Amino acid sequence: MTDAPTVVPITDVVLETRGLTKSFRGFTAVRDLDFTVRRGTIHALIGPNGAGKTTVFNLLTKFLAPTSGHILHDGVDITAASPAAIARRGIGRSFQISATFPHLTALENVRVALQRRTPGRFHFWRPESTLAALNDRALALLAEVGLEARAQEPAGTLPYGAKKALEIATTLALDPDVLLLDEPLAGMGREDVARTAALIRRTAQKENGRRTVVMVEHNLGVVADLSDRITVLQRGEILAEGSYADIAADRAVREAYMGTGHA
Ligand SMILES: Nc1ncnc2c1ncn2[C@@H]1O[C@H](COP(=O)(O)OP(=O)(O)OP(=O)(O)O)[C@@H](O)[C@H]1O
Repeated sequence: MTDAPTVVPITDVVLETRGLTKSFRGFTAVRDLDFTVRRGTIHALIGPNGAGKTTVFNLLTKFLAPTSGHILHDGVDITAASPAAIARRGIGRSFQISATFPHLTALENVRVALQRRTPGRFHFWRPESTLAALNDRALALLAEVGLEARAQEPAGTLPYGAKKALEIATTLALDPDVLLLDEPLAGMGREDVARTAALIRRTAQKENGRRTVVMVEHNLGVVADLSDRITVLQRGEILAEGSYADIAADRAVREAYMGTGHA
């Protein structure tokens, strides 16, 4: 084995797919995809309905096995890795459908996520001080997403926007290096959209700006605001890539969106 490089490479690719393809009984949802995400960026994956965005997410987090092609994290081939191994590598995902436990309080939900990250470290027989440290960390995460005052409320009774914020807090509890957000703003009112967008930006800026966010999102206003780079998918292939200005000026992108009534 060679020594780890001491300088950060100029092209610091954190996540990459090579020739990634997924077919469902003859239907190809993702076709020969070469997708590259740079460390420390907010990278949006957009495209009309059925473009293959969620399938790409499921492939990246190993909820689906590719038909062919490769996925690399930090230059390491993770195509054959399990979802648990992916999570341990620091790739965290927040789900479109709530992954919180409705009967547990917001605080308990974050605590469960924290315990999941460090299995064996926090057991019920551990001293009070260990549990107190866990509580403090959970409260700090809740404060980060603006939910401190709702710590003792059951997750199930929280308003929609607060539930989504809690989901992000539970994902952040895993301290991911790469955070995958599947439609984080879906179904939110304007106020919650603004708050969550600000939270996503803050999240990306943590860890000295080296945390990466990859998000699938239909709200193009927020995509324009937050994203360093945007990949537009259509029928499982990359239609265009670049900054929001590049994408907005792209004729093929405009046609793709107008054709489906999005944007
Ligand atoms: N398990 C599956 N079996 C068969 N076809 C599937 C499966 N999952 C996805 N597809 C198909 O693959 C295509 C891409 O779907 P996907 O959900 O990835 O698109 P999307 O871009 O996320 O769409 P949306 O914006 O509507 O969420 C669609 O035509 C879909 O019907």
